This record gives sequence, C-alpha cells and structure tokens, in this order.
Amino acid sequence: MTHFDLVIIGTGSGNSVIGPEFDDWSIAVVEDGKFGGTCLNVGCIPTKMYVHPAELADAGRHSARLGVTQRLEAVDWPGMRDRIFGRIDAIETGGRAYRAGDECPNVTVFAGRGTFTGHKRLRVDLHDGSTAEITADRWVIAAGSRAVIPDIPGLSDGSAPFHTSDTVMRIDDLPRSVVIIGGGYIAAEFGHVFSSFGTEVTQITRSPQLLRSHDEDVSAAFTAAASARYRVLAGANPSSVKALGEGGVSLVVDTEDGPVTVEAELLLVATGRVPNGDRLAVDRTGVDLDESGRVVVDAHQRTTVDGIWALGDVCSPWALKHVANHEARVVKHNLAHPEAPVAADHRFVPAAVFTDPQIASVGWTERELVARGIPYVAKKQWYADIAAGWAREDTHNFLKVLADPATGHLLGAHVIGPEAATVIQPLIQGMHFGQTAHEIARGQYWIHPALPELVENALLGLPAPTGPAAATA
Ligand SMILES: Cc1cc2nc3c(=O)[nH]c(=O)nc-3n(C[C@H](O)[C@H](O)[C@H](O)COP(=O)(O)OP(=O)(O)OC[C@H]3O[C@@H](n4cnc5c(N)ncnc54)[C@H](O)[C@@H]3O)c2cc1C
Ligand SMILES: NC(=O)c1ccc[n+]([C@@H]2O[C@H](COP(=O)([O-])OP(=O)(O)OC[C@H]3O[C@@H](n4cnc5c(N)ncnc54)[C@H](O)[C@@H]3O)[C@@H](O)[C@H]2O)c1
Repeated sequence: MTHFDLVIIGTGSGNSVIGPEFDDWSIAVVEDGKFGGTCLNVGCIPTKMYVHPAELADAGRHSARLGVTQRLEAVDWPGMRDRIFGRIDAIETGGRAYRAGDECPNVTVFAGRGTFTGHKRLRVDLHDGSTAEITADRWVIAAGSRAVIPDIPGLSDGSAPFHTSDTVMRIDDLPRSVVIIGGGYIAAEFGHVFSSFGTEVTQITRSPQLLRSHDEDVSAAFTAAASARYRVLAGANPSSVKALGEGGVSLVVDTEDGPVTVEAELLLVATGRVPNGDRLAVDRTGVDLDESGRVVVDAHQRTTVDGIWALGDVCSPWALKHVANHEARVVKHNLAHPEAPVAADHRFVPAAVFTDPQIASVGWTERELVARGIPYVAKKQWYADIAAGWAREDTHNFLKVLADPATGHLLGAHVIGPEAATVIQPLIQGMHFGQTAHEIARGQYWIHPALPELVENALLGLPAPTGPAAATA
C-alpha cells in the first residue's frame, strides 16, 4: 500500500491539474487508456484534423454557385490517418514519458484501471498484470465518459461488427458506404467528414430532427442541409443489425413507412456517452452519483466526500473539453488554496458542431426560454443580408440572438453557417462581461466586410430595451 498526497484518476483535463505549486506533494496519476484522454486521442483533436480536409474536399459543392467548377480527384485516407495519428500518438507518448520521467520526480504514473475498494483507497489493475493498492489525502476524479452501445440485437450481443468514435478514425481504408446511428454531435461531424470524402452516408436518428438539443430553427435548418447531402432516416429506430461479411452490415430500421433495410460497408454507432463514475465504484469511497450516473459536485467541484474533487465528463452535464479544462483550473486553484476556494462559472457554456454548415450556440434556446416563462426578444440575422454572406451567395444560414426585453442583456445566441464557432465569440464575451446588446454592437468597430458583421447587425436588429438599463445602454 502506497500513500500519496494527491491521486488523480484520468489524464485528460486531470493531467493539467498538476503544476509547480504542488512540487512538494507526492502525486499518483492513474490512467487506464491513452495518456491525454479523449480530446487528444479519440475526440476533439483527431476529429477536427479530419474535418478540415473534409472542408477542402467538399469545396466544389459551394464553389459551383460562384462560378468555380472543381472536382475532387482523390482522398488519401491512409496518408491522412497516418499524418493525424503520427502527430497525436507522439504527443501521447511524450506526455506519458514527461509525467513518468525525471522532470516530474514527485509524480508516479500507474498505467492501469483504478477501482475504489474503500474510503480513499484504490486498487489499480496494472497493464503488466500486477496490482497496486494506493491511498491518499486528496483525490481528483477526472475519469471522463464512454460511448453508449444501444441494446439492439446484433450490437449488444456482439455478433455484428461496428465502430464508435474510439475506433473509426483509425480504419485502414475509406469505406464506400457508412451507416451512422445517432443524431447528435458525433454523428453530425462524421456524416460531414465521410460524405465530403465521397462515402455514401446513411444517418439514422430516432428523433424527428438532427441535433435536436439545439435551437429548433438551427436543428431544422441542419436537418434540411444534411438531408440534401446524404440519406437521413429521421424518426427511425434500428431494430436489428446483422453481419454481412468483410466488416459490412445489414440493418433493419423501423420507420414511419414501415421497416427498411440499410446495408453498408461500415457501421458507426454514435448514440451518446455516459460518465465513467460507475466503473470506478466511487460509492465505495462515499462519493455520490446522480440519476444520470454523474459524480455529484458542488460549485467548487467538491464531491460529497471531503478531499475528493471531480471535473470534466465524469461529473459535468456539458461533455465538452473547454468545460473540463475550466473545471480543472478550478480544482487546481481549490487544491492549492483550500482557504479561498473559487466556484466554476457555468453560466454561459458555448458549444460548436464542426459540420457543414457549422453550428455554434451559447445560452438559452427559445424553447428553453418559453418553457421557463422567461420573457425575451429575438432577431434572426441572415448571412444573406451581410456583405460577407453576399460574397458566398449564402441563402440558408443565420444567427439568432435572444435578449432580455427590459435590459438588453443577451440570453442566448445560435448560429448556423460559415465559421459559426468563430463568429459567436463576441457574443460569448459580451454575455460573460455583462454587456448589453447595444454596448456590444456600438462599443467597438466591426471590420468591414467580414463575417462578424453578422453579429453587429443581429444586435442592432433587436428592439430597444424597455427597462431602466436602456438609459445607460
Ligand atoms: C469524437 C469526439 C469528438 C469531440 N469533439 C469535441 C470538440 O470538438 N469540442 C469539445 O469541446 N469537446 C469535444 N468532445 C468532448 C471532449 O472530448 C470531452 O468533453 C473531454 O475530452 C472530457 O475530458 P475529461 O478530462 O473529462 O475526460 P477524458 O479526456 O475522457 O479523460 C478521462 C481519462 O480517464 C481514464 N479512465 C477512465 N476510467 C478510468 C479508471 N477506472 N482508471 C484509470 N483511468 C481511467 C480514461 O482512459 C481517460 O483517459 C468530443 C468527444 C468525442 C468522443
Ligand atoms: N464539437 C463538439 O463539441 C463535440 C463533438 C463530438 C462530441 N462531443 C461531445 O460528446 C458527446 C457525445 O456525442 P454523441 O453524438 O455520441 O451524443 P449526443 O448526445 O450528442 O447524441 C446522441 C444521439 O444518439 C441518439 N440515440 C440515442 N440512442 C439511440 C438509439 N438507440 N437509436 C438511435 N439513436 C439513438 C440520440 O437521439 C441523439 O441524437 C456530445 O454530447 C458532446 O458533448 C462534442
């Protein structure tokens, strides 16, 4: 049994908790998978390294209406894959070596799966077949989440081959056809990537629209855009999956028009992720999970046990890297300064879907405002009505801003269109710094004729605030 000052379980954002302020602490890091976690190895980074070449491959679809005809000649999938993972794997190896090496003399890396066996006591089943037992005064649970595999005959019994986002980016060849189950972030991004590279895509979603957690107008516009690019079976439920040989699959899908058979070379399952707290048996150390399986934390990222903190996907309703990173900074501060703890700021968590059209959002949707009875005013600003949108002959994309009718403070913003994830940033900033729509719009220059003019025009299009703040705005 070895005792540490601090144990960190998970090396995604958990790895960034370690800093010079803890140089005199003995620290154990427990990692069962790849060093660096989901974002680096199988998440944000490799997906976006595929998304950018996908945009280039798909450029001809947008350029034709501008008078430029271009044809995709070839996609070197193995070359792309090796370039992407050549970089990522080197960072993984380097990160592990750094933590385990002489530069971090106070850190011990345990490569294996941790499971709590009692109060602040962890067994680690090490990859070399041995076992370690560790205890500590302080703990950080940063064990992330895992893909959910739905209970569909053929999938749940393992008789049909399938991929998740963990494996699909490393396949040897670009498949001729892909069927994707799921209507969320991962399905949208891979639908875009594969379709841009010339793969025939079928996406199956049980809800009537894709990206249904987004603003309704955005979700409807994206469903229309995706359906124009590839086959979308909405309101559909796969009832069985069968192996066809050489990795291929045949699915029976229940649709409104009756059962449909879908065949493809490759099946990607993208039906959500669940937090990993259950696998750690956190209950044995006294840490509570909520009804969704998330580790329960307070505003300071403290779990229900004194001295145990949690961060990221294992506890957060936002399974997003920037949230995990923010929470890691909060945990780091609170570990170092227990006398002056800070709270995490989850007021305005933005998100983006890197598909085409790109999507970004922050704050409430109209649906959520209506459900909560919060009064609001809205302005939908079309890309088509700003100069940078004319240059693109954009016809379908927009930014919707939602504001408090009395004060002019922003309540939400939802963009679908070119560079949405970048275009939205001034609105995220304005919300964080408590600026009114008018202050954001008129308190600065907007470069003409650039895409952020979409933001300026949307804000100026909101009705003038009616309350006392209007006088100062
Ligand atoms: C395909 C995909 C694309 C994504 N794209 C984006 C994006 O563009 N932008 C964005 O903001 N977010 C994105 N995300 C989400 C983002 O990756 C996660 O929110 C983020 O990585 C979570 O970080 P974390 O530190 O909480 O967990 P992780 O990075 O998952 O780290 C947890 C670590 O804990 C380890 N672990 C788990 N259980 C144990 C155990 N019992 N013992 C030892 N070790 C254990 C795991 O091996 C893992 O390495 C994406 C996710 C996926 C799957
Ligand atoms: N750009 C980004 O920030 C980004 C990219 C990828 C992933 N992520 C994060 O990872 C999380 C997981 O992504 P995801 O796309 O797997 O989950 P998701 O929650 O976004 O979507 C899951 C989808 O699967 C559908 N589904 C669930 N069970 C099903 C079933 N049995 N049959 C058919 N459809 C079913 C749901 O209706 C939903 O459409 C996201 O919520 C997000 O937080 C973020």
